Amino acid sequence: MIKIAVCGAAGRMGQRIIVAAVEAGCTISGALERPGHPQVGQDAGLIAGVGSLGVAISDDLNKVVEGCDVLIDFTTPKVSLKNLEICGLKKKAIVIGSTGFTPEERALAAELAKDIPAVLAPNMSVGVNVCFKVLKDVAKTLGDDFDVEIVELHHNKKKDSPSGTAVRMGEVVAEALGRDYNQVANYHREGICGERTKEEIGMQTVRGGDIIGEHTVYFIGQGERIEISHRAMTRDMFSRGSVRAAKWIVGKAPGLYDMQDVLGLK
Ligand SMILES: NC(=O)C1=CN([C@@H]2O[C@H](COP(=O)(O)OP(=O)(O)OC[C@H]3O[C@@H](n4cnc5c(N)ncnc54)[C@H](OP(=O)(O)O)[C@@H]3O)[C@@H](O)[C@H]2O)C=CC1
Ligand SMILES: O=C(O)C1=N[C@H](C(=O)O)C[C@H](O)C1
Repeated sequence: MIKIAVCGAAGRMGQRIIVAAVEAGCTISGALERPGHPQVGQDAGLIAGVGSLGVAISDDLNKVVEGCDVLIDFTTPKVSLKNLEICGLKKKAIVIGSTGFTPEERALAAELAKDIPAVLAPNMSVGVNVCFKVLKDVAKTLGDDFDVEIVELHHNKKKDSPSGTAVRMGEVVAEALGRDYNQVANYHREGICGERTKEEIGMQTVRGGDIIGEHTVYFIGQGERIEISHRAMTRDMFSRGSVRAAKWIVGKAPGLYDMQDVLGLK
């Protein structure tokens, strides 16, 4: 069985990833938090609610990476890029679920993954990845006659906006329509901002309470509208997806993969 280390082990996702890995029969070889985190030194299994695993949460990145086959990392882009660098030096696989990467940071991630197998995906659920596939077909079929707007809702602790999933949805639709997402994404409408352009893709964000994650892509035409929605009811399909990706990526050729590769949806 593969040895998994979890970075961000005391976080919302980190705890659920430990549960999913244990349920999948994997060994938790290490758990990481930043130096000074109040839960460093505590048992990762007790924090996650699966009973003692005999694995203390550590702040020693090098040591934890050395002891694992694959690192699963749900933290922030800056932390994930550092983890990619260390996994590269130690020739270990990595699965990254962090979101909020700038285009430059994504390019750097691809560069750092040249020598090791890595999965980087903004959403590890099967449902969302099937939506990505469906969205491509719908956008291509409808063409330019329908206005595209994307709305996402998340909990009030989320740090990045729009969500990585909403951005990927925008990219998929833009590419299918022959547009450049970074040119056509419209994140802000206020005051007398003028009529909507045909090309733009509106990106709207709602934050509140404990919403786990909801995404809707609207294709709005004359007298009709298509809505493609995904609603997450728990975090467990993200964590199960990350463990599935971890099992899949160990032993693969170096390079940057996404969840579409893991799920065979390409
Ligand atoms: N791809 C997917 O399927 C999904 C992706 N996500 C993404 O995952 C990320 C994490 O989300 P979530 O779990 O809710 O966030 P949390 O803030 O609950 O968890 C992140 C954890 O990482 C810790 N951390 C920060 N810096 C370091 C460091 N240098 N080394 C080790 N650990 C560190 C944080 O500690 P501290 O609190 O001290 O900062 C925290 O415990 C986000 O980017 C989110 O968007 C979320 C769900 C699904
Ligand atoms: O921060 C979250 O919680 C989530 N983030 C991911 C994103 O930004 O797309 C995925 C999921 O919606 C939950």
